[in-house]
Amino acid sequence: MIHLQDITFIRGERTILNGVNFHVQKGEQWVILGRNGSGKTTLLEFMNGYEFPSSGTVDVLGNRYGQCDVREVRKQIGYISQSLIEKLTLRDPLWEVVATGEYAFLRFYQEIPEEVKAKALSLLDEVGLLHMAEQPLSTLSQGERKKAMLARALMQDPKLLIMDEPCAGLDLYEREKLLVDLDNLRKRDITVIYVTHHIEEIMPLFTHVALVSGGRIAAAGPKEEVLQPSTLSEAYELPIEVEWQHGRPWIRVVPSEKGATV
Ligand SMILES: Nc1ncnc2c1ncn2[C@@H]1O[C@H](COP(=O)(O)OP(=O)(O)OP(=O)(O)O)[C@@H](O)[C@H]1O
Repeated sequence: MIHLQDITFIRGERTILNGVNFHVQKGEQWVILGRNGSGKTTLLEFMNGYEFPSSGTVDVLGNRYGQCDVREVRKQIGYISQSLIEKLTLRDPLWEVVATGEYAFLRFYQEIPEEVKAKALSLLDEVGLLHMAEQPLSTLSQGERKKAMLARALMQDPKLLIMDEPCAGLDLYEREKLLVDLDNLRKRDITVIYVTHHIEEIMPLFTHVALVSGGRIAAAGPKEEVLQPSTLSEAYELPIEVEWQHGRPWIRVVPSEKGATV
């Protein structure tokens, strides 16, 4: 589904990524972890064709970027990021914002076909927001906006769903509700790539984890193998414990003898 091969990404004097190989096969659902500035969003931008590596190749859904029409590939990719939410028009009714996802437009300037509206309403129902369909986007809470983005991304029946910290800024309740919706994606034939800072967001849906550190993929593979305390402790430079409960990993930083955590 996705093949990033021998990727380097150099900006100015800085080598941000160096020798990155990342492969996603059909049926795998990936989480990408890594410290601030490690290059996670940059990897997502490569997958969407919004950014290009300094060297190396990017193949997505059988298309090599640089030798295909990226816009055509993007029609098969749902992308949920904060920057997208900021681009949408806050005064538009929710159902219309969701419906625009059908064509990957930010806004409609013509009449929306009835079947497109019906699909938007059905997806809003799926994420529990049907009762808000006529409300302007501006009146929704942050959590509701994230759910709306999920519904919008699903309008195109994407093969790939790429999410950049969708739970950022959500309270515990909103986060858990969104995570349940995400976990329900297993009912669809869709591959998910999910960037987060919070290991407990790794729902049972996810099968694999990649850890970006020092400009490389420090570890990648089945989640139980990568989420080892020793691997995480090295990447985050902290003594870390991991406990699995209810199919999810929970992380704890082990306090040092003096009571400090670092
Ligand atoms: N186009 C660019 N020009 C210059 N520097 C860039 C560019 N794109 C990314 N960077 C730099 O590359 C580094 C990695 O950025 P990226 O946003 O991918 O990190 P991240 O792992 O997603 O970080 P965070 O967890 O803080 O969101 C950052 O230091 C960023 O400033």
